[in-house]
Amino acid sequence: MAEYVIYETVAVLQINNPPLNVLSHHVRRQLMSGLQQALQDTAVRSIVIMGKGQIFTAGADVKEFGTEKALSDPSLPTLVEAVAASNKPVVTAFHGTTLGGGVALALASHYRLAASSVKIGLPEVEIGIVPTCGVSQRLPRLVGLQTAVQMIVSAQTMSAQQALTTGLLDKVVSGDLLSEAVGFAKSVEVQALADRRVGSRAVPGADTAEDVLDAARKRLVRRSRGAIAPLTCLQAIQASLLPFETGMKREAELGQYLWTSWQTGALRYAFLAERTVKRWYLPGNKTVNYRTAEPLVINSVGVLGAGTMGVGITICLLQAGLKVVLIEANKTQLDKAVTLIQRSLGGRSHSKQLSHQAMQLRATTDYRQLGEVDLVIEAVFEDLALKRKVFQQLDSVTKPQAILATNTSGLDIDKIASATQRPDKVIGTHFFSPANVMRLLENIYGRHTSPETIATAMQLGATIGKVGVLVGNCPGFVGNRMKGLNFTEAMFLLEEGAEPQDVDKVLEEFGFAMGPFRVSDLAGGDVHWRRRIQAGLTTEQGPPPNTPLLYRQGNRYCPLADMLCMQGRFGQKTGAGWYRYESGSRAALPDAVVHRLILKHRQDNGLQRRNISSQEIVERCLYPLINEGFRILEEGLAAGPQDIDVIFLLGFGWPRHTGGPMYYADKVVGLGILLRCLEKYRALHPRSAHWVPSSLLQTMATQGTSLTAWAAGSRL
Ligand SMILES: CCCCCCC[C@H](O)CC(=O)SCCNC(=O)CCNC(=O)[C@H](O)C(C)(C)COP(=O)([O-])OP(=O)([O-])OC[C@H]1O[C@@H](n2cnc3c(N)ncnc32)[C@H](O)[C@@H]1OP(=O)([O-])[O-]
Ligand SMILES: NC(=O)c1ccc[n+]([C@@H]2O[C@H](COP(=O)([O-])OP(=O)(O)OC[C@H]3O[C@@H](n4cnc5c(N)ncnc54)[C@H](O)[C@@H]3O)[C@@H](O)[C@H]2O)c1
Repeated sequence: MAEYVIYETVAVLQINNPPLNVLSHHVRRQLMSGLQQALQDTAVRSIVIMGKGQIFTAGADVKEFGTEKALSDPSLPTLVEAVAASNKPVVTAFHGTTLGGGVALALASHYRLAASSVKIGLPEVEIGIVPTCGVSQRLPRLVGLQTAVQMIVSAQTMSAQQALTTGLLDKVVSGDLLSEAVGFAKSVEVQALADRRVGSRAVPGADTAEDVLDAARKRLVRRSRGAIAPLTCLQAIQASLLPFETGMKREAELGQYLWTSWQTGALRYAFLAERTVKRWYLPGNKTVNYRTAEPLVINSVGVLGAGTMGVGITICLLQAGLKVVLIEANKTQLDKAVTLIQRSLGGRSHSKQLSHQAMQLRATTDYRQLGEVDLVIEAVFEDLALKRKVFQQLDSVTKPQAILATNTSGLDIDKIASATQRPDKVIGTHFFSPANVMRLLENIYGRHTSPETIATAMQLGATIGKVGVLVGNCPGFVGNRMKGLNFTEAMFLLEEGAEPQDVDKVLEEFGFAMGPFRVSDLAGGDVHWRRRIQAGLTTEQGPPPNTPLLYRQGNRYCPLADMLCMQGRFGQKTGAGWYRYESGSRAALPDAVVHRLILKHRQDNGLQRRNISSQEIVERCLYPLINEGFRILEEGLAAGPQDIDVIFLLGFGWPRHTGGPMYYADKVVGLGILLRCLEKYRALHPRSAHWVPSSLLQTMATQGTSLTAWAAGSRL
C-alpha cells in the first residue's frame, strides 16, 4: 500500500509494502490516487514520494510479470508519466536499495534526494527486460551516455556519492529523511518546473555518442553469448539521442520485443529459483525443512587441507568474519596457502599490516587445534580411504557437538560418515572452484544426517554469501553426476569427427563461458582422472587388465582423456591439456599433438570420421545431462527442477538466459522433442545407457505435463 500524509503544504506519498516495497498493482493504484489527490488539493504546493521500512523500493513486482496484474491500470508506465506531467514539484526521496521502477519514478520527478545509505541500480537487463518507463531516455539526459550504459547494460549499482557526482541526485542527506525531504520540497515549491523535467533536456556529450555506443556494442557482442537483452538495452539508450517522444516510442517497442521473448521468462525464473531453493526441505520427508530445523550457531570453522579448495574456502569464511583454523599436512603447502589467503584479504604477511579478517586465521599442522571449532570442512585429496582416515581423526579431536563436513566432489557421504561415531553430524558441503568466487554450495545429506546439521550447512552457505542447494547422496551428487555426461559425450564427438575447439565453440555460442575441454584444462584433467581411477574405469597405466579399450563397466568408453593424463597433460597447470598454453597465458591454443592423438585413436580403432553439425553437438552434450536431471528428480535426490537449475547456473556457468538445464528442456526445447531426440540417439548409440530416457520424462512427455506444472505446489 501507499500512505498519504500532508505536512503543511507538502503531500507525502509513502510506499509501505514490506519487505521490499515492490510496486505491485495495489501500490501503484494508491500512489496514483494519492498523486491525483495532491494535484487537486490547492493547499498542496509540492509532493514527496518515498518509502517506509528498510528500502525505498526494489522496483516493479517481478512476480506480477507474465500475469495481467503487471499491465493492470495504472500500469507502471502510466504512473511514472503521471509524475512526470505533474504541475507541482515532485521530490523523490530514497534510502537503502532503490531499483528499477523506483529509479523510473525518481527520474520522472523534478528533484531527487537520498540518504547516504542509498544503493541505486537498474537490474532489468538481468531479468531480460529494458528499463522502460522512460528510464532509458531520461537517465542519459541526466548522467550522460557512459554512465547510463554502465547502469543499464551492465546493471552496475551506484552509491549516493557517485549519484551526486554524476547529477542523478540533487542532494544527499544524513539526517531524518522524511523531514529533510519535506524541508527540501518546501524550498522548491515556487521553482519553475520547465527545466526540471529531465525529458526536456539534451543528452550531455552527445558529440561523442557514437564512440561510446560503438565501444559498448563491441564489448557486448563479445560477451553476450546469445543473451539478447544487453544489446537491446543499448539500442534503447541510443534512442535517447532522438527527440524525447520519439525515443519513448522506440523504448516501448524495444521493451515489448524483450517482454515477449522467451529469454526474459528464463531470466526471471532464474532470479526466483535462487530464492526458492532457500526454502529447502528433505525431498523424502517434507516435515524436515527450513522452518522446522534449527541451525547451530557457527563462530569458528576448521578447514582441513590447504590446497586449491581449502584456500578458497578459508577466504570465504574469513571474509564472512568467522574464525578459521586451517590444517595442512604439508608445512610448505601450508605456508604458501597462508600467503595466498593474506594477499587475497588485502594484507601483507608480516602481522602489523594484516587485515582484521586475516587475523582470525590460525594455520597449523596440528589437528589438536581443532578441539574448539564448531564445524570442520575437509578438503584433502579425493581419496575415500584417506577421507575415512581423517574423519576418524576428526571424530577424536573435535568436540562432540561439532559438525564434520566434507568438500568431496562426489564420494559417498555415508561411507565417509561411517568412519565416525557421529554420522548425524556429517554432511557434504561441495564448493565449486574457485571457492571464493563461485556462488554455489551444494549441500549433500547422508542417510543419518540430522535436520539440525542440514540447517547448519544451509545457514553457513547464506552466511558466507553462497546460494546453498540441498541434494541427496549419490555418486557425483547432482552437479558432477549430470556434468559428467556432458564431458563423456563431448569426447565421443572427438572419436566421431570433431576437434576440441569445434565442441567448445558451439557450446560457447550456446552461451557457456567455456566449453567442456577448456573447463577441463582450467580445473585440471587429473581431478576427473583420479575419480575415474577411483571408480575402477581406468588405471594410471591405461585400461584395467582384460578390459576392452572402448567399453567399460557396461558402457561405451572413450580413453582420450586418460591418454592425455598419462602424458602429464593436465591442462593449464601443466602448460598443455586439450589445448596448449604459452607460458603466462591462459589463451587456449589448438594443439597438433592432440589432433594427431585423436587421428591415431580413430585409425587404431576403426572409428570413421564424419561432419558433425552444431545442433548435434548441442544435443549430444546437453540432452543426456538433462535426462540425468530427470532421473535425479525421479530418485528424489533434488527437491525440484529449480534446485538442479540453480546448481548449473551458479556452479557450471550454464547460460542464465536459458534458465538452466531443466527449464531449458521444459520451456525452450519441449519435453516431447527432447524425448524423441533421446530415443533417436539411443538407437544410434545402444552402448551408452545415458540415452535411455528417464521414466519421469517419458511420463511427462506422453501426458503433455510441463515440468513447471509438475513442480508447482511442491515447494513450501
Ligand atoms: C506494462 C508493464 C511494464 C513494466 C515495466 C517495468 C519497468 C521497470 O523498469 C521494471 C522493474 O522495476 S524490474 C524489477 C527490478 N527489480 C529487481 O529486479 C529486484 C531484484 N531484487 C534484488 O536484487 C533483491 O531481492 C534485493 C537486493 C532487492 C533484496 O535482496 P535480499 O534482501 O537478499 O532479498 P531476496 O531474498 O532477494 O528477496 C526477498 C523476497 O523478495 C522477493 N523480491 C525481490 N525483489 C522483488 C521484485 N522486484 N518483485 C517481486 N518480488 C521481489 C524475492 O523473490 C524474495 O521472495 P521470496 O518469496 O521470499 O523468495
Ligand atoms: N579442484 C576442484 O575443482 C574441486 C572442486 C570441488 C571439490 N573438490 C574436492 O575438494 C577436495 C580437495 O581438492 P583440491 O583440488 O583442493 O586438492 P589439492 O590437491 O589442491 O589439495 C589437497 C590438500 O590436502 C592436503 N592433505 C592431504 N592429506 C592430508 C591430511 N591427511 N591432512 C591434512 N592435509 C592433507 C594436501 O597436502 C593438499 O595440500 C577433493 O575432495 C576434491 O575432489 C575439488
